[in-house]
Amino acid sequence: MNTTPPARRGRPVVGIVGSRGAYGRWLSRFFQRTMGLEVVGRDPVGDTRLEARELIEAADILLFAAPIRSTVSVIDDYVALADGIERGRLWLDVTSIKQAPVEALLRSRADVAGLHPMAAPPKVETLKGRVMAVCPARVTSWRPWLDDFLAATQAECVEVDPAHHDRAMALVQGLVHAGHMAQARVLRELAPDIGGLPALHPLRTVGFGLDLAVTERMLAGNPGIYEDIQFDNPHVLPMLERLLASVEALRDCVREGGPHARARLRRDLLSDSSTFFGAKALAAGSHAFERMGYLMADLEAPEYLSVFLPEDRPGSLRVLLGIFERHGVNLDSIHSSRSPEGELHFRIGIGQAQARRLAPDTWQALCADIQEEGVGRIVGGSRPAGTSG
Ligand SMILES: NC(=O)c1ccc[n+]([C@@H]2O[C@H](COP(=O)([O-])OP(=O)(O)OC[C@H]3O[C@@H](n4cnc5c(N)ncnc54)[C@H](O)[C@@H]3O)[C@@H](O)[C@H]2O)c1
Ligand SMILES: O=C(O)C(=O)C[C@]1(C(=O)O)C=C[C@@H](O)C=C1
Repeated sequence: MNTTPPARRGRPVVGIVGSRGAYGRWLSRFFQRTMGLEVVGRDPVGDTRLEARELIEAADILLFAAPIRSTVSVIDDYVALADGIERGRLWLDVTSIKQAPVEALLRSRADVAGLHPMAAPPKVETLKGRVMAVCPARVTSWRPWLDDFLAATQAECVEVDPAHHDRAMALVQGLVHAGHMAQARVLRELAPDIGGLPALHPLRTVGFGLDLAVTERMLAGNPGIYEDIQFDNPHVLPMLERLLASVEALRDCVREGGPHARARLRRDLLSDSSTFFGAKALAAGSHAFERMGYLMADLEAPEYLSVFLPEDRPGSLRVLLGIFERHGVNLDSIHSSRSPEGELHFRIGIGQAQARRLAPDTWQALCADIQEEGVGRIVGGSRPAGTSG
């Protein structure tokens, strides 16, 4: 055991409570690879080399990444075990709820900041493109380190009061999750009678596609998170009462039928809300919806080639596009996209009409040139019908 007081060591050691969980593993890699720090951890499932007290002693920075439902009691146990030696160190958590965990952290004598990365651990090394709520509840000497760490995550960091965070999350997460859990149940109950989900796909709208993606993302994820956010954020229950009242009001209008009920629906569930959102937001949201529609259509179009460009340098995309030009293949769409494994690539759509017209072997020759000229690695695509390759 290293007996040097951690604060006197040059590079802080990071301790992760819940080191084998989804965020624990992602953060361990992040601290080691991106920040070059030593990481120690503890997790009842698979990381028990250090006892809790030993972890506390070893870590200059202790980060709690335990399940939401047990975080407060885990922090309280660590505060009791630390018994004051945490003074001068930094304790963090990444719980999706902030008030109770931050209050528990503040019962220690450490510097304290609550964090909430507002996305599942990504497949890539940073949180670029994601929001992270930051509650710097008691940060003194660790401020420069915390700022460097937050900058290294590349997240869009937003400082927020823990209580405000939880009220906002009842709407940002609780409402969205509740709506989609309810949608999933209704689909499960009603869709089988008309051929199941596959029968709905050909008849999809943009809105259905977007909602289905959220629903399926949730159902594919860790159910404990969605359960705990509903049960453990105290602002969720009042939100659920409102959600239920709104759906009941809609149902009552439809059940009643007739012009009065229609007027009520239009006023109560549409026009009053339009006024609340405001014309500017509605125009922006409407445009975002249209863009998502085009994007989803492009990303689902079956005639495409996905190419990973290994040379991360200016001009490599131009070289790739030059090969398409040489073979007389016009681009219908081009997107910088990511595979399910997180690999960045360019997805080039060529459109159905052109795919039908393509001379035999053109596709094969184009693919061969991309590989043979070392321009890029083809990571996906579908050969247009009638061509070879
Ligand atoms: N996964 C996400 O989408 C996501 C996003 C943002 C924030 N978070 C937050 O991150 C935290 C962890 O979430 P996760 O997705 O990694 O969950 P997870 O269930 O994958 O991991 C939690 C880990 O904590 C361990 N654990 C339980 N009790 C422990 C204890 N007493 N001591 C040490 N370890 C203990 C578990 O064995 C598990 O490995 C949660 O608070 C969650 O709200 C998760
Ligand atoms: O799956 C994702 O990427 C998520 O965004 C997960 C999600 C969410 O759905 O709200 C779930 C819990 C976390 O607190 C943050 C985000």
